[in-house]
This record gives sequence, C-alpha cells and structure tokens, in this order.
Amino acid sequence: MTSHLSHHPALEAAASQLVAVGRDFYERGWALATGGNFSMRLGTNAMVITASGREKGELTVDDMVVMDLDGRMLPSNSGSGSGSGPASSSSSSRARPSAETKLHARLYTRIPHAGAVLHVHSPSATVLSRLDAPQGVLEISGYEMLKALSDVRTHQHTERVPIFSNTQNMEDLAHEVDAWMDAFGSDALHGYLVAGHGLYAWGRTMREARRHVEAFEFLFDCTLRTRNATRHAP
Ligand SMILES: CSCCC(=O)C(=O)COP(=O)(O)O
Ligand SMILES: [Zn+2]
Repeated sequence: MTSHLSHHPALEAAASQLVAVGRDFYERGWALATGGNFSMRLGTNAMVITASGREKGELTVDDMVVMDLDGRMLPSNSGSGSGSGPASSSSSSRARPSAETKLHARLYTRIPHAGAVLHVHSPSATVLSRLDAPQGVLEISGYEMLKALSDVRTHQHTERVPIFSNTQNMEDLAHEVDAWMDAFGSDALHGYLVAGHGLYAWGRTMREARRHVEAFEFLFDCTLRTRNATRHAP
C-alpha cells in the first residue's frame, strides 16, 4: 500500500521511525491508549510530529504532520522544511498535529542539536512527577545508568529533572520551560517532567532520544523502588 509520504524518502524514513517508537513504547506500557507524542526534526525550522488522538501503538506513516517551528502546518512534500505557508497536501486534511506540538517546537528552537523529541505517559514518570511536584525538581544520583545520558561520565553525577505543573494551556507550559532554561540553561538537561502527566526527553538522533527515555525509565523505577524499600525497612 502506498502512503502519502512515499514520494518523500527522508520524510518517510522519519515517519517510519516514529511508527516504530510508538509500537515499542506502547508495548513497554509507556504510551498506552492515546498517551504520548513523538517528533523528529526536519532541517532548521521544521519537524514531523504524530497526529493528535491516535493510539500510539497503532500508528502508521500516514499519522504524521509536518510543521514549522512557528506552528504552521507544512505540506508533507516539503521534506527539509523548505516550503512554507498553509498546507496544501494530504497531511493537513488527514490529521491535526499533536495537542502538545508547541512543546516539541520550543525544544527544537531552544536546543539546536535536538533531532528527536519523545513524550511518554509511563507510570513511573507519572507517579514520581506527582510525588516530587512540590519541590519542582527530581534529583537522581548514584546510579551507573546515569551514564546512558549524553555527556554524563560518572555515577556521582546529579541529574536534575525539572517538574512543571500540568496545564491544558501549552503556551503557558512552553513559557514555563523557557523560563527554566533561561534561569538554569539547557546544556545539562536531558528531559523534564510534567506533574501527573509524563516525561519529555530528547536527543541528537532518534536513537539517542530513545536511549534517554529508557535510561530515565530505569532511573525512575529504581527511585520508586528505593523509596518503597526505605519506607518498609524495619
Ligand atoms: C490520554 S492522552 C491526553 C493528551 C496527551 O497528554 C498526550 O500525550 C497525547 O496527545 P496527542 O494530541 O499528541 O495525541
Ligand atoms: Zn501527554
């Protein structure tokens, strides 16, 4: 079966990676039902992102929307983002972009090396984000797995994962993320949590972004298990 992307190999390749990550994260329980969204950068000022409201374990390459980083839908034949203006091809009529598109776009704007952004609704991220919401940050140190995060060289590293309040207003949430990066920088940042909602993580490539999500999931799980064990210790 041909898809509406089949004449655009680079875009189709990115869409295939988004389909694959959706299936994998669904199977791991990190993107159940319609929870989560995934994107990849296309050139300097564009990205391809999953359509809103789709079951993330059942995505197809047609469930993708091409957007510029200012929030305009692009024709899906624009590929590298060279096109601009309102969409004229099938991508606009087939699908609306993720409700969280602004958060992805802001990350690509703020972090020029980011090539993929992954958002998951995993149980451990969701629970920890609620538990530590009052502090506004989750601090993790002492685990060898920290070294799976890019540029981390030692288990003694302290990873500070900011936690933002959840809201349905994505402009407000994007503003909170911006303000945090203005205050603390983004160089040491690999991801952030939204309270009661989930995790955002990114990487230079899809492979690195997936590794970061996996590492965070492991670290969140260990953190929860450790807290549980400590609570039940005699
Ligand atoms: C039960 S999913 C609620 C919306 C959400 O948080 C999410 O990650 C998926 O939204 P999208 O518009 O990208 O499908
Ligand atoms: Zn979400």
